[in-house]
Amino acid sequence: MIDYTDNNTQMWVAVIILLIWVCVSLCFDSRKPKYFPPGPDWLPFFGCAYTVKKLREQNGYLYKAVNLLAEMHGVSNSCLGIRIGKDRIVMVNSLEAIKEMLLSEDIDGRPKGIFYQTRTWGERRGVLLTDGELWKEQRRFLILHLKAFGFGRQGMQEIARWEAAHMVNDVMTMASRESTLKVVLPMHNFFNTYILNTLWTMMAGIRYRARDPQMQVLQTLLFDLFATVDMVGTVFSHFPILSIIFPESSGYNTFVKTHKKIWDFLHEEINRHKDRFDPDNEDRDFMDAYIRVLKQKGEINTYSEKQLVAMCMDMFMAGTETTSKSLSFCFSYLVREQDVQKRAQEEIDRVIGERPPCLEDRPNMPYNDAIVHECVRHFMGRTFGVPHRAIRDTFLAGYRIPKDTMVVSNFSNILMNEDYYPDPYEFNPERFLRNGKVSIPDHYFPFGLGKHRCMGDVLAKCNIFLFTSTMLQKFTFEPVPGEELPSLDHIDGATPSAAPFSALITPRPRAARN
Ligand code: HEM
Repeated sequence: MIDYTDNNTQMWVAVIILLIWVCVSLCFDSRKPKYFPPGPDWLPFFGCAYTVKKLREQNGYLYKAVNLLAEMHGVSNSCLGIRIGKDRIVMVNSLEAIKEMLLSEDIDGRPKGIFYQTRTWGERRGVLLTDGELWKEQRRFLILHLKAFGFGRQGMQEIARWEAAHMVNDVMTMASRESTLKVVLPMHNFFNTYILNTLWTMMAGIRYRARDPQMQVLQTLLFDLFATVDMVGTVFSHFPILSIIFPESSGYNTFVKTHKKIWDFLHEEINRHKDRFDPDNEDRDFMDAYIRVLKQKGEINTYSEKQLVAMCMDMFMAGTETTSKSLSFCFSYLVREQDVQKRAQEEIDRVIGERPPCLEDRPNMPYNDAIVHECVRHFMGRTFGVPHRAIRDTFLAGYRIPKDTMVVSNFSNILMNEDYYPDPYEFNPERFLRNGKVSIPDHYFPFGLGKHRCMGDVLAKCNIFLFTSTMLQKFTFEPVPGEELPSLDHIDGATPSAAPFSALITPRPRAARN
């Protein structure tokens, strides 16, 4: 008989119980929920992080790794189930399943956790990564009040045309300093500030110079941040313990520092607005409209100053990165594909001649309009949608999706799918033309569907159309002599961006434009 009063024996019993508990927990930890979508095996604690990492290293990009895994498990036409660290993720691959997911009320939450909340002081704030009452009330307020400053209306195109004119003027000034009147410019981040201005004029009543030093620092920080994280998170969010034990090497400190700089920048602007706020004056921008609510009613319901900062940050990120990166993909292809560029210019010259392009020209310029859809396809075709979260246990494409699973639309499997877009990696605006008119197929919805559908699609398309047509009206973009053509590879990250490239920009002679 064991003598339990013996200290030594007690210690051994405790150790054995602990070991059994650890083994059972590890066993449970590697078990998949019943009827969960197929995918690679899960190891305790790590899930299939290693398999995903290895495939990503071999193939360069996360979306390629996911597509390969889906193929290996025979689920390219439905859903792939993976787990990276603590995160259970369902990658939704087929057109039908993506539509079902985006329109499902059970899957219209946004993920919770360190990655999604550290950016807003550990709380759920903003409109991009929130759900429930807060998201509903604040999204409605944002859209309603942005409209008062032009969003989705005539004012929006006036702002975009104004920015396009500034852009042309800046390039002309640089070209005029060269004896040849030709200038070589880096293009992969060329559009950032002009695009930001189109939104910031409505949000904060401000436009920045393209070379504004503060703006350049912020844009570089943002670019680097987006290149080091993925849509589904990053090392420290999959393994949150790393943010405590290795805050530097896990990227946690950089993540916080970058966000702190963006908060400081936004706080400064909000404080300037608060100082000059006069209740008897009309609101000049969205910040004024929000501050009016805070001054008159205080921090009620979902309204707070932190929420204002978070919304501005969401717009700063979602509203500028996406459009300017679509434009950088566009110009990387226009430099490569001189025929596409010539066709676009020929249409511009024929339809509008010398006057600046406007949105009313779009129906008469199907080729230039098709360029807009084609460049957004190239951008979204290399990434995933903004992650959703199952807010209750549910089913998707016949599989069981437990509550709080992250559910992600794999846009690359539709937008870069041979069946829908033959030669998908070619830049071919004609795929959006039928009988000389723009025709959008049902399988093209790069801005999402359903309640969380992008709220900036109209602004994005307006900007891309006006920026490309204005630039092509005034300039020709060619490969830089002696340099390689812009690469077809891109920089991976939360949003993909064209690999760094430059273009030789030549003002078009007036005669050529008539
Ligand atoms: C080429 C440009 C853009 C693309 C491809 C794009 C794409 C998307 C996609 C796929 C979503 C996720 C939809 C979902 O989860 O179901 C989204 C959400 C969002 N986008 Fe965009 N977007 C673009 C430009 C913009 C702009 C210019 C703005 C700002 C005015 C913006 C603001 C937002 C916001 C706030 C959300 C979150 C919506 C919500 O959850 O309610 N986006 N976008």
